[in-house]
Amino acid sequence: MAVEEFVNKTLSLLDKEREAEIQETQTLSERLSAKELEKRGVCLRRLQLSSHRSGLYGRMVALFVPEAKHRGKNVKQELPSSNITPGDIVGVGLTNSSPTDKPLTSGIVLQMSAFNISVAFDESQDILDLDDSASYKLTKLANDVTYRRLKASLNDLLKYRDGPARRLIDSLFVLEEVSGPFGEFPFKFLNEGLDESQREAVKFALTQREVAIIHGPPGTGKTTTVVEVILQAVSQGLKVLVTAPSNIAVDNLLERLTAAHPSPRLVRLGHPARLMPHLTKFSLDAVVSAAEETDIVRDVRADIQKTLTKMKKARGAGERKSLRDELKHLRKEVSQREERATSEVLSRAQVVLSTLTTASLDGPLKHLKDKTFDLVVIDECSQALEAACWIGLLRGQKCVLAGDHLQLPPTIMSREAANAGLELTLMERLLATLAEEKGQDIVRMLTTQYRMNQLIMAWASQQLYQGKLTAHTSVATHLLRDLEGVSNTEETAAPLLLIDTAGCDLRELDLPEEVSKGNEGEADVVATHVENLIKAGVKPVDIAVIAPYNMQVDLLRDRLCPQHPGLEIKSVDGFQGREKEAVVISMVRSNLTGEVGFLSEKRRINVAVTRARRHLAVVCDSDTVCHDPFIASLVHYMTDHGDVLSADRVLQGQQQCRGLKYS
Ligand SMILES: Nc1ncnc2c1ncn2[C@@H]1O[C@H](COP(=O)(O)OP(=O)(O)OP(=O)(O)O)[C@@H](O)[C@H]1O
Repeated sequence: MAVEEFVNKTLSLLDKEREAEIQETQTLSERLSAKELEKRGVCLRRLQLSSHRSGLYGRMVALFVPEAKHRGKNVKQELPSSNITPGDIVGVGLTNSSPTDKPLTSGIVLQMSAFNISVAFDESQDILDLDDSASYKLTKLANDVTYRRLKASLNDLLKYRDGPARRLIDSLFVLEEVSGPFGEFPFKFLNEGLDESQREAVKFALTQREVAIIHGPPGTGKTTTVVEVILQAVSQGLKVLVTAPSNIAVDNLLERLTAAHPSPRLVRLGHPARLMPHLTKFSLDAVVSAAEETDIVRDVRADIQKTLTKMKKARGAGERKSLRDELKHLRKEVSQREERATSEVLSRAQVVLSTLTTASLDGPLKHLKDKTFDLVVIDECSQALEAACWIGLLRGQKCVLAGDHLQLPPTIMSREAANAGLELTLMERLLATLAEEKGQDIVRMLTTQYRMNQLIMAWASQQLYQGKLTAHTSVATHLLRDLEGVSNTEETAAPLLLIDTAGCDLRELDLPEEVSKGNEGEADVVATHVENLIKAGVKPVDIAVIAPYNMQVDLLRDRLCPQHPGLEIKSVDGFQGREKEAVVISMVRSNLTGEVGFLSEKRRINVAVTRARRHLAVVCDSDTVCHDPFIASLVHYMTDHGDVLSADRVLQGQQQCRGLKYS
């Protein structure tokens, strides 16, 4: 596909996606009262400003608590539960203001406890304009920065002429053939424990000239391999940009790179509030404030703090104005010194880590002199929009893309945009065009997995990975009963257990199509099985319960969470990239028409099944779910290779009934 065609199509699909998101969030917040929004978890009302401090590398941080009049004397009042989390952008407004009023200011949530919420503001003035005695609300805002950056990078791609990324662009749009590898390297692996497929992937990635894809099926050590690629590149003197679509994936790589010996000179871009707390010391802000003329800046910051305090007490308008001017001057001085230091830190770094969107040139990379890297790594590439990948790719001459296109794709709200092509990731596109159509050698797959018992692995391997996966000996036969403190029972000795509700009259709730789905009877069966595992000594934190519908998640939480707070019950999207010793999947659907709904998405089932290390239990109505051929293959596989129980038996006190076969 030509660049122009791709850019134009993607720009229009992004508009559709943006519209869908605005429909969902912004119009919601304009139409609903703050009270309604609070109920939906996107607003906190009746807060007061408890304190503010200069922190987080020059920003102002304000602490909000529930209003005094809503607290009893000396009683700490809890905040209502909400979906607001650190890293979210929140608007600050008066509690009584109308939903259509613009917020007074906005900031980024730094921390949340049960009793307070702290918000970081870039402009200290914003906090000074807030009043200690007023009643405030914080409302989660739709974030349009990502869209602006995606569009800007697509336009940059369209305008790109002759620069370091030219060959990369031509190769990835199939305008030029990918060059062959540039010879053998006398590799000495830094991590000597790498297996054969990992070593091959590292060599391949380092010797390709434009693009290498590392295909990492579940548990195959993709991150371990990518870390070796980065460290080897650094030891060859290359400057590397390491990116991923999410902060958590970038932090994961950062953690592993900082544990390496010797660790490269690295810096992490991104707002410190969005980083894992123990990693903020690697953030650009932290490195800059340690690197520059620290003492001078510290003195200027102390002056800023003093001026702020004076401003609080100032009465006359004249005094306030002169203090404001002074503050402006002091902040300018800090920012000029910091800009110089930023440029210095970025040019010295061997590895710069960033989410894809923060690698945009309106972010800190604008301070890097030639704005170019020798190598751009995109981890979890199969979860990123292609447009986002181009933000990183335009900064490099060569790329290594790692991911698994057979796990979940990026979340897209507009079905229309997703179906029209927005869901097609760069990794999938390159595998289809360069690898399959043109037969170019651009991919290496990792084939030894370090997570699943081989019986859990084999179904996914056969169905999706051409039967190429093998289980490492350290995990091939491991079972729950081998864990310390776990006794040997029928459940803990079984790597695969199918609990069938067929014929047990445990039907899904009869609800209109657009409403979420639930199944009370199946929830009871799942709860009984989970209780059995816990009674046998399996720790609740080692168990995941996965259900495809929010309503079922709620039904299961009601039954299990009060007694077992460590237990995680979520939709499959919440478990991507993670693993648990035991996984129990509740398939929910049980109806006479054989409808399976969005269970039929292969990648979703793949992710759910491959989270399990030692035990996989699937609870389903085989009569219904086997209407889908892919799920039928799972049910048949589990019937042939695992234990099968009827749901009635589980509910009655669990007499194992082996050998129940399906036609
Ligand atoms: N060569 C190896 N030898 C022994 N253990 C390994 C090896 N490679 C990876 N592992 C182990 O396998 C586990 C998964 O590794 P890693 O985090 O690199 O995988 P991943 O593929 O990124 O995971 P995910 O499937 O979640 O994307 C880790 O516990 C890691 O220590």
